Amino acid sequence: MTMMIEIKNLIKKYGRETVVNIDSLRIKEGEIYGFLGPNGAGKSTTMKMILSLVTPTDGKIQIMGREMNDNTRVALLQQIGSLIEGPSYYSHLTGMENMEIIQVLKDVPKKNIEKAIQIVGLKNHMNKKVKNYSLGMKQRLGVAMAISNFPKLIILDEPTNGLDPAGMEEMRKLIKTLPKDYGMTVMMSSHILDEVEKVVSSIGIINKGHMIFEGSLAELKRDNHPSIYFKTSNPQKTFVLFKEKNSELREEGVLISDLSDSETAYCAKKIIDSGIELYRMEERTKSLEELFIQLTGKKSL
Ligand SMILES: Nc1ncnc2c1ncn2[C@@H]1O[C@H](COP(=O)(O)OP(=O)(O)OP(=O)(O)O)[C@@H](O)[C@H]1O
Repeated sequence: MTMMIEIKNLIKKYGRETVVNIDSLRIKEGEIYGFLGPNGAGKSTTMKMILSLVTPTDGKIQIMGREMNDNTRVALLQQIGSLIEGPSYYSHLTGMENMEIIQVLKDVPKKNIEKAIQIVGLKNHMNKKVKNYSLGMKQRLGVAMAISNFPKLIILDEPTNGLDPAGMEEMRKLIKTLPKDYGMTVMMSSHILDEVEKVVSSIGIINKGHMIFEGSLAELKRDNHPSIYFKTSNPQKTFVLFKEKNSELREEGVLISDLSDSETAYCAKKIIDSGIELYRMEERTKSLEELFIQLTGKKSL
């Protein structure tokens, strides 16, 4: 299968500091790829390198199977839409006037502009000045600008940043329609993991410039053992048995994180052998947020 984006050994250094050092990043056609990482991890810099807004120090970027270089750059960039570090618009102009400027700049037919406005749900707000738009409307206008040439690939840097829950939900719905209805591949960055979990098909997690996980959400959860809750007749005594492990005392039992099947069996046997009654064992799957903290050692916000 042709990769929409394929990155190999991409490095960006600022002075002596290496801010991006990605061995491999692969985004398949039709995916919504969540590019996750804490603040300062290197997400924006990577996206800017894909868009040729920042020059890589070293490495290869292929878009749709073609290497990005001086000969291919213009043709490839014409197939990519983007929203990086917030939308750029003229706030004293109306939404429609802004879209008309984009129509000229991108040299697209009027019907594209009308369709893009309809997709982002701003049809009834086009005669309003953008300075009077809500943040969510401004973001949606940014997406309309980015998709106005109906690119094959769209790159969105933190598209839900700063939006209220209703605005986030609208943005999520909008992003989901792009591959489904318009065949676009979406790469979106975020540090709000719960948001991403509801939208993406694959994720890449970057920390301190390095890719520390890439795959599907199911793979991420499978590779990380769940926590097991042991409900027992004597939680305090159970807790003492496992205090070396990553365990937490709960009201009626003990929660032990990161247990494989054989470790779970060992813990159950140890409880029973200690004369404690084991009432119940429950698997507690980690949320993406918990997995993220485990992998990066940081909270997402
Ligand atoms: N022009 C620059 N000169 C020097 N350092 C830079 C420059 N741009 C980015 N950096 C540094 O590179 C690192 C990665 O920044 P980047 O903006 O890519 O991270 P990010 O993951 O997008 O984080 P955020 O969500 O905070 O934007 C940071 O330490 C940042 O300070």
